[in-house]
Formats: sequence, C-alpha cells, structure tokens
Amino acid sequence: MSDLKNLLYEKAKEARENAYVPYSGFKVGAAVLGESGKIYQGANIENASYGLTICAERVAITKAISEGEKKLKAILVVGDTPGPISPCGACRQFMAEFKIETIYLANLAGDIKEFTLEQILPYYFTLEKEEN
Ligand SMILES: O=c1ccn([C@H]2C[C@H](O)[C@@H](CO)O2)c(=O)[nH]1
Ligand SMILES: [Zn+2]
Repeated sequence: MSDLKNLLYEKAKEARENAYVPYSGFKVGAAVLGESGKIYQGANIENASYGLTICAERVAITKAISEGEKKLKAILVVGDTPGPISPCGACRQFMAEFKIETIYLANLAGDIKEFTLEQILPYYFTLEKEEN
C-alpha cells in the first residue's frame, strides 16, 4: 500500500471514531490531502432534523477549504461496508467543485479502490466556461 494511501486510510479511520450518528449508527470517516501537504479529517454529523446531516466527506473538504487550501489532492472515505463505501451524490458534486484529483474509497476490512472524479461523477455540473 502506498504511503499516502496508508496515511489517509489511518487518518480517515481515526476521524470515523468521532462520527456523531445517534440516528443511523453508521459511522463514516474521511481524510483530505490539501496542496500544502496538510491532512484534514472529517466524520459524519447527524441531526434530529435528519436532512441537516452532513457527510464525512463534506466535513473534511469544508475544513480544508476554510483553512485556506486552494487545491485538494486526494480524499479517502471509509465506512463499515461490505465493499469500499460509495459516496452520496451530494458529496460527489462537492468533490467536483474542488476537482479532487484522487478519490480513494475504502472499508474497514482494508479494501481500498482508487477513482478519478470523472469515474465517479461523469458529466458533472459546473459553471466554468470550458467543457469538462
Ligand atoms: O459516503 C457517505 C455515505 C453516508 N454518510 C453518512 C450520512 C449519514 O450520517 C449516514 C447514513 O446515511 O452515513 C457519509 O457520511 N458518507
Ligand atoms: Zn455524502
């Protein structure tokens, strides 16, 4: 396993432990690598008003951007799923906004698959003028 992938996997699993999931019980963790080299961790945060729930991916990305990262190099997402976790559509669009180069999807068993943004969200919405 590459050093970066391994580090992001450990950071995402660590973040997952902080998930606030009184309603689903389903903990998710994420770790984002910014262009500065810093890693940002995120966990899902649920709410009694269910629709306000924030996924782990968006927590980690929001932390990175609000700390000043302009480009995001990679994200790793982990959940207790049979195969690698599959991010929801909202998080895929959120990843598209920042053009995350490498997306690792993982489970607790250690299965980790690598994807590009185009692979997990082809023909994504953008307001940029050039075709994507
Ligand atoms: O990729 C995913 C999929 C689901 N969830 C969260 C949202 C909710 O808290 C729980 C169950 O859907 O898992 C994430 O954080 N990321
Ligand atoms: Zn999501």
